[in-house]
Amino acid sequence: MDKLIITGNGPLDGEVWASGAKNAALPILCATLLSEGPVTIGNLPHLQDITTTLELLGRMGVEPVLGERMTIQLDGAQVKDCHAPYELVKKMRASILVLGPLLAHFGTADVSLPGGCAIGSRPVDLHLRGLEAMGAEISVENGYVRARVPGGRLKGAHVFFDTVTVTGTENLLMAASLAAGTTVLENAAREPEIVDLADCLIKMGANISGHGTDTITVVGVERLHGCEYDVMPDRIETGTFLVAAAMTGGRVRVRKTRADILEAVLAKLEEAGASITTGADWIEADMQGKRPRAVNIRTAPYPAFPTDMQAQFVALNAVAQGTARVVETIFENRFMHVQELNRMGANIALEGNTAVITGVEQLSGAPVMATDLRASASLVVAATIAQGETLVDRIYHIDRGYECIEEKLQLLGAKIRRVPG
Ligand SMILES: CC(=O)N[C@H]1[C@@H](OP(=O)(O)OP(=O)(O)OC[C@H]2O[C@@H](n3ccc(=O)[nH]c3=O)[C@H](O)[C@@H]2O)O[C@H](CO)[C@@H](O)[C@@H]1O
Ligand SMILES: C=C(OP(=O)(O)O)C(=O)O
Repeated sequence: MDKLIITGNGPLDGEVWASGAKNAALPILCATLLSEGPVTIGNLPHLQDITTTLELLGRMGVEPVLGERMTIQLDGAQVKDCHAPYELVKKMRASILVLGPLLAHFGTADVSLPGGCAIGSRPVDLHLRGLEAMGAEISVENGYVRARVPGGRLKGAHVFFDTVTVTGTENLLMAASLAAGTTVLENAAREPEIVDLADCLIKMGANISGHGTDTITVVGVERLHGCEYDVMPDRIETGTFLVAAAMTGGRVRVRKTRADILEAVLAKLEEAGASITTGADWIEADMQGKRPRAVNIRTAPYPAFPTDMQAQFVALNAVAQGTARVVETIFENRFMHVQELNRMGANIALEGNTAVITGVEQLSGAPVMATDLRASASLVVAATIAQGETLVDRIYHIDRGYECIEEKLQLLGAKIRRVPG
């Protein structure tokens, strides 16, 4: 297993670019299962999750073709096998996103249940309930979701989500695009990645309105065609580099990104003392050598503060002036970075779903374990300012979501190297 070795060396300074968003690229890749004709996708990030998805689509018969400008072409008409096996689904929960498209296009799907993961139990009951409302017959047998559509075509339905779910909204949005009649999704997620998926589906010929609000209306069409689509920039990767600037007293400009999708995060960075400037496709955080101030955080669905940035702000608070309370409301077990940060000298106490963080002046390097994607990011960023050497083990988690993490941090002046294991 690869490891990262980081020697803390003070403020990060410089420019990096944001890659395409993992959480938009994954549903968009799955949406190609709906098409009859090639969909050409650009700005795909080079990530383990993308490779896993391409392997999953390949198992179904959809062979990726490399196009110009590093694009990838996929054609849903090639599907031969509507089966998503456990050995691939277990690597990546987002594999459940093939369920809606397979059912809508082919009327059948056998998809392994993703199961729980480190950050929480993460059930998919709302995905299944929504598809049942659209006429699917679903059973769960031997760890697989076995779903069939009597008559072959899903029907439009009124779906109310009890809880705001991002991939649940995406699965239903894709399914509804090919259903007979109109579907209304209420209490839908409003994340920018949903808007990106909807925009791609619209380019494929879908009739969708209201995406980006909590009520999405989809008038089903008979078929979807190929198109060309570029994935949006990754707001979580962007936010992570900006936190790295703020934590280390440095200055980082992230290019090829968007400020409008990071409002809650930028507001918290300003509260921490960073000066934020933005342009059409860049954001800069400048801390001017100062130590950050503690900032309270409460995670919630978009447009509120994202749970995927919680761990990075716990790390920032670990070296901030003052005491902060960080409340995690989305996932029941998303504080595994706390124990590891404490091993690096942080002073963090857990009270149920709240981390109480009293900032210390200096963290110290230590061997630490990455437990999930954003926890790993928080440890890596903390290590860039810690005194001495930090060895981060199990970094396959970080490779799921951060393209070229060590190269990008090196561009900002960090002393970081990968040790193959
Ligand atoms: C690939 C992807 O886009 N992943 C993101 C997506 O995950 P994901 O879509 O899995 O997260 P959800 O939005 O579905 O989860 C929100 C909450 O709803 C619960 N729930 C969800 C579905 C369901 O059927 N039943 C149920 O109870 C979950 O356990 C969780 O407590 O949104 C999360 C919340 O912003 C992010 O952290 C993940 O990075
Ligand atoms: C939790 C995340 O991803 P996933 O839903 O793919 O596990 C994440 O991106 O932080």
